[in-house]
Amino acid sequence: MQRPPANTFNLEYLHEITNSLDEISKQKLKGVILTSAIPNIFSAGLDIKEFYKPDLQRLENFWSSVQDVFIKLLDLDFATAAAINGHAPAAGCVLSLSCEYRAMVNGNYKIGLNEAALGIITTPWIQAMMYQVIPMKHTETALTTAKLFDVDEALQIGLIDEIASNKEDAINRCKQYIRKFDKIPLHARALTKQRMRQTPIKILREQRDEDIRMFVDVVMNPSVQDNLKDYVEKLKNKKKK
Ligand SMILES: CCCCC/C=C\C/C=C\C/C=C/C(=O)SCCNC(=O)CCNC(=O)[C@H](O)C(C)(C)COP(=O)(O)OP(=O)(O)OC[C@H]1O[C@@H](n2cnc3c(N)ncnc32)[C@H](O)[C@@H]1OP(=O)(O)O
Repeated sequence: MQRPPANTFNLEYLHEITNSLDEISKQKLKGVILTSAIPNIFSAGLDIKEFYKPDLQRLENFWSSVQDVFIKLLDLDFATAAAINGHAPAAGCVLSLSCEYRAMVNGNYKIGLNEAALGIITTPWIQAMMYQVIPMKHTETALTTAKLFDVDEALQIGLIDEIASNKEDAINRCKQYIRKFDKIPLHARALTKQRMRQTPIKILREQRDEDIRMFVDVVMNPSVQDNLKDYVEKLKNKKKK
């Protein structure tokens, strides 16, 4: 990913990712590694500008595009791994959860689902993605407290699989993970993976319209917009301090 300054997902970038995923799906790949070309930030999640004082039509398109990306990612036949070379809050974390394996570079980085701190909530399919990786009890506490884990905590709780010394090491560990499937028939691997992930995939496929409606309702709530205003200000003012 290379969308400076923070690899945030806006509508156009989501379309680019969808097109790339469509393109790679046609190829006979062994696996895919997601990583960032931006030092210290894997992805800062959804672009907050998309849902602060939004245009309604664009907001609906935006969430529908978020759904497209995650349906495609969760469903990829081949192995997926994330070399998390920096912060991965919110949708940055969700992106890594869509992969089967996560190696995170050691450093002063945070990963987790902090949506509640913005006054928004995680959708059921995102919750399912989290509790398929870490236990339900930890998921509940992490989501309700908007917990961002440091690298050691993330390993301890199972949110990441390994700690890497740098980006190259993280990518190598991802490659090693992908090589594990060299002798496994692709069809069996893909079907097993899709069955294991059927909870979020099913919610995403069967409740798309309802999910968009809930997203729009939550985002357009005046108190949520107030929270987002404060959050955007806080982000802007960080540099001035
Ligand atoms: C069932 C009901 C349905 C309801 C559904 C509702 C919602 C959906 C739920 C979940 C989906 C996911 C939601 C999200 O992803 S929301 C986004 C959350 N992201 C964050 O909170 C991260 C915010 N950013 C940071 O904390 C930091 O930037 C960082 C990642 C820790 C990096 O810190 P660093 O100091 O290295 O950089 P800066 O802070 O200076 O940032 C650089 C630059 O990027 C801009 N920026 C950062 N994050 C965002 C963002 N998410 N959106 C837009 N812009 C962002 C920041 O302002 C700086 O910009 P500048 O112009 O000043 O350079």
